[in-house]
Amino acid sequence: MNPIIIALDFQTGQEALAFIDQFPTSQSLFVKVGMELFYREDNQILTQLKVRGCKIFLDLKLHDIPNTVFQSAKILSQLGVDMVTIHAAGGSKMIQAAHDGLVSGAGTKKIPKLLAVTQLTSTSEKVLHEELHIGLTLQESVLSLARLAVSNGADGVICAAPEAPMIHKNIGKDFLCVTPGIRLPGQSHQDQQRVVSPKKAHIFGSDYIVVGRSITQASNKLAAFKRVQASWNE
Ligand SMILES: O=C(O)c1cc(=O)[nH]c(=O)n1[C@@H]1O[C@H](COP(=O)(O)O)[C@@H](O)[C@H]1O
Repeated sequence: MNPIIIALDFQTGQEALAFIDQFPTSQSLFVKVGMELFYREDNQILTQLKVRGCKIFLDLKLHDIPNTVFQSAKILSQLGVDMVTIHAAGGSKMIQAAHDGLVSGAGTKKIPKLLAVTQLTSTSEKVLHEELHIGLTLQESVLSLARLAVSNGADGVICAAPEAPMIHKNIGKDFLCVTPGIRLPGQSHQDQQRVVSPKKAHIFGSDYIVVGRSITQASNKLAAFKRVQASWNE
């Protein structure tokens, strides 16, 4: 299994596809299309990526009232993507609505995996306490949101890799921990707070790592991807 999901955080489809086309056609890529690319390019970018054999994580982080999330998830389910995201903080009814929407929209298609964002990897404990006024530790908050997610039909969570062992232990090994906040040793953390290397994420038991700028902003992007792979396999 390929555990590396490349975040295609490009401003245009042209840039994203030029990036993909640098990889050998034999390389099966798993890519993430986020708001930046999707808002610009709409569904046609998904078609172009599928033509190139990519698996797709469509990361639109739904967070709204249950009815709106249900109707939106129904549509997402028809796009032929492998994973979608919601914010767990939307609560039990919203998570359940996302799940039900995906099931109801899929028809005979494969239902995308539903991942719930716990606490963003750009959030520190200080921000959690002083800005969001959450009185739990980061670990407690992440675990509590992960429990809410699993109880309401999510297949996994987005969290930081150091939180994966606690989630797998308390919820189960099959519950997916997809972890952004990945940097190669020595790289700037930029806006990320809870950061580890691909190697550490593997040791923590991440099921997938999400890697953006370490690859997409590198001068040699293919070499950067290989460095991430090598670190994971170390
Ligand atoms: O849902 C996500 O993918 C996500 C959740 C999170 O907590 N932190 C996070 O960084 N992400 C995404 O993961 C990617 C990380 O990008 P880099 O920091 O450039 O590697 C971005 O596309 C973010 O939108």
